[in-house]
Amino acid sequence: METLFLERMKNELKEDYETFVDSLSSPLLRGLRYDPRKLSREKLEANVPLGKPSPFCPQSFYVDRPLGNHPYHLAGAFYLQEPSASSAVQILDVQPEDIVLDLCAAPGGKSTQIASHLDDGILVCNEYDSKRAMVLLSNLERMGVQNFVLTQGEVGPLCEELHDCFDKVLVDAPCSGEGMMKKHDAAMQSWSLEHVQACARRQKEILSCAYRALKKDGILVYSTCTYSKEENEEVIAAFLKEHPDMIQIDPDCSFGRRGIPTLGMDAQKVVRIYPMDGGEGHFVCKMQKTAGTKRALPIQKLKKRDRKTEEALGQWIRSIPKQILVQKDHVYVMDHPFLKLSQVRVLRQGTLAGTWIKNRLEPAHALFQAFSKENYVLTQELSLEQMDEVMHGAPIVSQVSKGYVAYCIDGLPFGFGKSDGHRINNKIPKGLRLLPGSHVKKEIEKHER
Ligand SMILES: C[S@@+](CC[C@H](N)C(=O)[O-])C[C@H]1O[C@@H](n2cnc3c(N)ncnc32)[C@H](O)[C@@H]1O
Repeated sequence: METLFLERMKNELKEDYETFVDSLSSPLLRGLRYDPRKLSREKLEANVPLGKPSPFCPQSFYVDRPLGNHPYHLAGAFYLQEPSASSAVQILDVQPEDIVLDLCAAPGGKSTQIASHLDDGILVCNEYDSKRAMVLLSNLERMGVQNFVLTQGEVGPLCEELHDCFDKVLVDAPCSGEGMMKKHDAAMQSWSLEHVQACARRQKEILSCAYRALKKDGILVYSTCTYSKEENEEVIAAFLKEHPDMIQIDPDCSFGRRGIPTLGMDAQKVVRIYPMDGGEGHFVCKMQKTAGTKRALPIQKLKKRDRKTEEALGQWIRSIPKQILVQKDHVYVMDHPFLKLSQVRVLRQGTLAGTWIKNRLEPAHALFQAFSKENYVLTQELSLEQMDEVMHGAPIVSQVSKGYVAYCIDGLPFGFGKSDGHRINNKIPKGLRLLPGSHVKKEIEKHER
C-alpha cells in the first residue's frame, strides 16, 4: 500500500516529489496559535520559546518542543496547533458578529480559532464522536470560549434544525489523513485506496448537510489534512455539480499552492499545503451560496432573570453575562441568547457557572477560565512554583479575603480555590490536575529567530 501511496504522490507532485519524500523523514512541524485577546504578542514572545511566525495565520508560530505544561497553555492563552491547520479559519475570515457553524470540530483547534474572532456572534460546534466531543469541551473551556453551543452527533439533524441560519460554515472533514503520516507511523502502512474512496463518500454527505445550514450569501469552507484528489478537488467538483448556486471564492491568501486541475471546479481557487510549504498538509476551498433564504437562529425565551442566581454570581464576578439559563440545577451564562434546539444532543451552551446544591450555588471551574482577571471579585496572583503546587491539587497560604478566588498566572486566570482568609483550598478538578512527575514549565530559553 505504501508503494501505491507514493506512486500517487509522484504523479501528483511531479518535480516536487523528491522534496516531499525528504520531508517525510524530517521532524514533525509543530505550531501554536495564541489568543491576542488574552495575551499581547510582546508578552508571548518574552515568555514562550517561539520559532518563526507561521505564514498561515498572523497568530500562529512554529515551536520546537511540547508546550502543554506551559503556564500560558494551561491558562488557555494559546492552543497547540499544527501550523497549516490554522489556514482554514484564516481563509474563512470570521467577523465579530458572525453566526458560525463548525461541523467536525474536535479536538477544537479550529473552533477555538473561530471563537477568538467572535464578539456578539456565536459559534455552534458539533462533534460526531462522543469521547472526542468531551475533549473539545475541555479545550473550549480552557480557552475561555463564551458564546458557543456544543452538540454531539450526526451532522444531518443539526443542519436540518438550523437550516439557512449560518453566515459561515466550516467543514474540516474526517479524511484519510495523509498529512498525518509523519505523526502516526502506522498511517502509511494502513493506507488504502478503498479508505480514501470511503472518506470521499462521507465528505460529500457532510458537505450536502453543510449546504442546508448555510444562509443565502453564506460562506462555506471545506478543508482536509489529506493530499488525495478524490477527497479534495473531486469532492468539490461533485458538490458544485449538485449545488449550482454554490460558487468558488478566491481564498485571498499568499501561502500554499493552487490545486490539481479537475473537471468541474477551479483549481486556481483552492489552496494546497505540503510539508515543503511549511505545514504537514492541508487542502482548503472557499465557496459561497448565492441563492436560498436567511433564517434567524431559534432562540429560547427565558423567564425574568432569577435574582437569587444573579446575587450568587455577583459574589464572584463583577459583570454578569446578559443571559442566565438554569437547567436541572446547573447555571449557564452567555452574552448571546441561548438557542432552542430539540432534534440534537446539546452538550453545552455558554459557560457552566455553577450548580445549585441544597440552596447554595457551588461555582464551576469553567467560570474561572471564562473571563479576564478584572472581572473576578477575588483573585490571587501565583508564582510559577505555586501554580505547580496548585496544579497538583495542593492548597496555598494566602491572606486573601474569604470566598472563591480566581488563581492567576501573569494576570491570566486558570482555575479557582476557596479561601478561609488564611489559606486557599484547591478546587482544580481532579481530571485536570497534573500527574505526579509532570510539572508546570515556563521555558525561558529563547530561540534563534
Ligand atoms: C479533521 S477532524 C476535525 C479537527 C478539528 N476541526 C480541529 O481543528 O481540531 C474531523 C472530525 O470529524 C469527526 N467525524 C468522524 N466521522 C464523522 C461523521 N460521519 N460526520 C461528522 N464528523 C465526523 C471526527 O471524529 C473528527 O473529530
